[in-house]
Amino acid sequence: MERSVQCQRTFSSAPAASHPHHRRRSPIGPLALRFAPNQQPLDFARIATSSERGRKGMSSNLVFASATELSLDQGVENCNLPKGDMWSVHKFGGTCMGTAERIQNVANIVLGDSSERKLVVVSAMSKVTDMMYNLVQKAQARDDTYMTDLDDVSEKHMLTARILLDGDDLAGFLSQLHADISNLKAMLSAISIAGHATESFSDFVVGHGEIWSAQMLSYYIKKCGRPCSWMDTRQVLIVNPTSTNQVDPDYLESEKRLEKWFSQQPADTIIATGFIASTPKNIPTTLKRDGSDFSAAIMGALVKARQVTIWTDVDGVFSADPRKVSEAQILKTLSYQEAWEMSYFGANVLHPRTIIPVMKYQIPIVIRNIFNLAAPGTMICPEENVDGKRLESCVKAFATIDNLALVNVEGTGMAGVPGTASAIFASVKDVGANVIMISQASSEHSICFAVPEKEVKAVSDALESRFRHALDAGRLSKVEVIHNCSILAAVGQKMASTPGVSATLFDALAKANINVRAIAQGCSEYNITVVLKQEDCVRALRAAHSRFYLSKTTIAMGIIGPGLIGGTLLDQLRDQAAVLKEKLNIDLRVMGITGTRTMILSNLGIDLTKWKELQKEEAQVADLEKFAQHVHENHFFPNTVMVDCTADTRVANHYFDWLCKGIHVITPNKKANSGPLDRYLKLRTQQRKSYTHYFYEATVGAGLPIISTLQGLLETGDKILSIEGIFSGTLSYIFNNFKGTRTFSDVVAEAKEAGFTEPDPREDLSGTDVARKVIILARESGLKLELSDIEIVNLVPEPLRENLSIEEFMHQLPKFDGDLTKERNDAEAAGEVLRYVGAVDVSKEQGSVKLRRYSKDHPFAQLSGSDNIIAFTTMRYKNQPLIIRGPGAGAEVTAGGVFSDILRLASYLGAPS
Ligand SMILES: NC(=O)C1=CN([C@@H]2O[C@H](COP(=O)(O)OP(=O)(O)OC[C@H]3O[C@@H](n4cnc5c(N)ncnc54)[C@H](O)[C@@H]3O)[C@@H](O)[C@H]2O)C=CC1
Ligand SMILES: N[C@@H](CC=O)C(=O)O
Ligand code: NA
Repeated sequence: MERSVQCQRTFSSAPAASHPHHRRRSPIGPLALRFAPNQQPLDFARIATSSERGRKGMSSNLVFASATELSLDQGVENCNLPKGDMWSVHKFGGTCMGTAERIQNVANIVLGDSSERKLVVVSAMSKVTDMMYNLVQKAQARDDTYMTDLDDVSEKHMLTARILLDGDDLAGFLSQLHADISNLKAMLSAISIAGHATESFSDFVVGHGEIWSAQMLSYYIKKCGRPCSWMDTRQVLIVNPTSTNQVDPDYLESEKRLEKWFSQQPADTIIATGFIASTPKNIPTTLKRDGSDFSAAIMGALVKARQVTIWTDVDGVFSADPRKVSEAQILKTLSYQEAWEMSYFGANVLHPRTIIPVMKYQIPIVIRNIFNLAAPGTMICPEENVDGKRLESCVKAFATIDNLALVNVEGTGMAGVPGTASAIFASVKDVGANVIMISQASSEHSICFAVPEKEVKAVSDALESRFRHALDAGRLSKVEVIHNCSILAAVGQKMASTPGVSATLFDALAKANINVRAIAQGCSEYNITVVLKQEDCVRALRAAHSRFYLSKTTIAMGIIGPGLIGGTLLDQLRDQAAVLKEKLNIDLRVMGITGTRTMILSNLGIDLTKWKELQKEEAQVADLEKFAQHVHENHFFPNTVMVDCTADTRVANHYFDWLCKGIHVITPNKKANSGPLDRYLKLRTQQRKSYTHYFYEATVGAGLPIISTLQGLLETGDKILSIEGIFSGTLSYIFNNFKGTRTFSDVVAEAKEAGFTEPDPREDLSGTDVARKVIILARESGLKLELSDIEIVNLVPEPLRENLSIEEFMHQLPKFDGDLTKERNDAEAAGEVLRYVGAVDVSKEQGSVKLRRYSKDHPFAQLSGSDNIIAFTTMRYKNQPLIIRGPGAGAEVTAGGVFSDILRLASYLGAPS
């Protein structure tokens, strides 16, 4: 009597009975102990070793438990949960029970559990439940083949039992199976005659799968030398059906029946049927979807287990759907509430109702992979035992729901009018739609909510009709539907109350160029939910996940033009990638390399130690559209950058599109910034508007920090007066070396050979390359100039300007050596040198490119090699200009400049600096 009073208190009081003493006083524990007085503690040496298994014919290619490898109390140590409670509950699903061999594996795990007492809940062998449902359907449809199907079911169990069992147990099982099958035949035949099966008829038939699998496992464990009983949970587990096709356990009645069961069948290893139960009137029923997990949780609560282990075929709960996020990680712990939120948002976690029974007693649930015993699994446990206190651990996981629509009801007449929300949601309820998320700004002018896409038409029709008057009168301005939406939910303990978490989430989304349509944050503080366009959802998931979870900036890159600069960049990336990953957590993946004719693509990142070989072996026909699509969409990384290492205007013409798509662009190619002004301005506007980055440091002075210095001066409020200098590595080299008896054409050939020239050296000699740099700097300084506005001195001999290939040009150039030799000699005679200079005069809004003479002591005359020298005269650097000097062309320095733009991007995207 006293027991039942206590029992009632336990189950009817909502708050968790968390105190350990509470558990010890629970009725089942002491009772159960009383009925199993002879039990020896399990010793690991008794678990079948591999040689024993061999003897018993238990060969397996599954991962078997062994004394050393099997730790069944995974995570408990970390969790500080009170230990020593004697019951442990396991649940093995259909896959775990799929074959005789797998049932043996399950037995090994049960035998390996050192808990004093074990209650093992099993599902039917895989596919059997479906087969049983089919039988009922066929009988109802009067399709006689149910008879042969039932024979198949019987055969499957007979074959399995013959492998597992022998002697009396085998005979007993087979005779019971035979009797059950005869009963089922009679029942199915009755169903067939009636053409209808009641729910309890159907539940009775279907539940046999669990009965047979529980019997087989129990007899097998007994055969292994352990006393073991099987439990038909229909005798014990009492549930009441609810209106929503679910059931509510009657804990009080179940507990009474459990005590009775124990009094009749003392055993400390019990194999119980999952899924099935009875109503208070002893009518067979089932626990519906995920029923066996629920059975395990209820049984865990009834016996006050110290742990419930759900065995399945995955390593645990992932931080995001691993099919969408390749870097998703298994979570070590999750609080009950977090698990709840995750399963609500569609993650493959336990059904929320499975968590409720164990939550009351703070019993941890561990999800483990039966095929990978080395994986510790995920422990779902009370909040205070959850792992980690770091900021990142505030966000545990991300989940998404697709195929939603947003409904937005807007109007000034809503503010301060009680009952508007109620009227809106009453209409939604009337059409039976399920509201997934609600958001209302406190201005009360609009309320928006998400419903499944398939329900939105009915919802919007209902709202239009319900609010017809308000809409006509203008009190409501619209009922708007936004189709093709998805929800991304970030789930985590207290994340919403930790400063900086939502900022980080939204920053990650913004940087991936993802627009957020609606936001909701429950005051439960366990999730922040955002609504986005469905097409952005996977990218959003990856961006958010990589920001919080990997704390690593992963960038997918497409390299266009693996020529001198592109090729050198690829080699530099190859040599530096590991260091970047280890030291700065920057993970750079080259997803594709394309030239003019061929391209290579990879899903995870090209092995840069052999990109040249791959170009020969695995190349496909180049297609820039396909290339961009592959790099941007066909992988798991949130950030994409196109690195254009060509000198091609056609490639530059794609930047705008790429920026619109959220693809960052980095380039040493001058064509976009020195092309038509309107295109350039459009590009810059788009780039500023989106959260994409466009970096082009190497377009002027190669790796020298020219662009970044100029931007720094402007951004900090300095005013540029003029920029003047030698901007061409090629022409610098030529005039630095065009001395004594050397000919002009010889030095040009040398500059080309050294990799200083443009792909076509006439770009350099004509002054166009310098003019492009002048334009780039002028536009950066705010001038609106076209290339044609720049005066240029062209050094290409007139007859060689048109209709000649690069080779022919180089071949014919020596014929014209005389012209420049004369100029150089004249300058030398006057104690001067020739220098090819570019200038931007900001106040006059002009740019120029000239061949000028400088005295030998002028700084411009002091240069060597391919040196550039650039002087900024500004309001702050007025008397003494700010001067940058150094090699301004060449493969290594230019590729290095492009590379440092890539790292700048990584740092903008969140990598540590
Ligand atoms: N060489 C240098 O010192 C510097 C070069 N740059 C710039 O770097 C860029 C590359 O120069 P280099 O590597 O010297 O030239 P390069 O001629 O060696 O390489 C260009 C590569 O791009 C490929 N290409 C051309 N059009 C293409 C297209 N539509 N699609 C795919 N691939 C295409 C070519 O086949 C070639 O492999 C140029 O824009 C140049 O102005 C900038 C600063 C310094
Ligand atoms: N051809 C260019 C390369 C850099 O832009 C030069 O010579 O400076
Ligand atoms: Na530069």
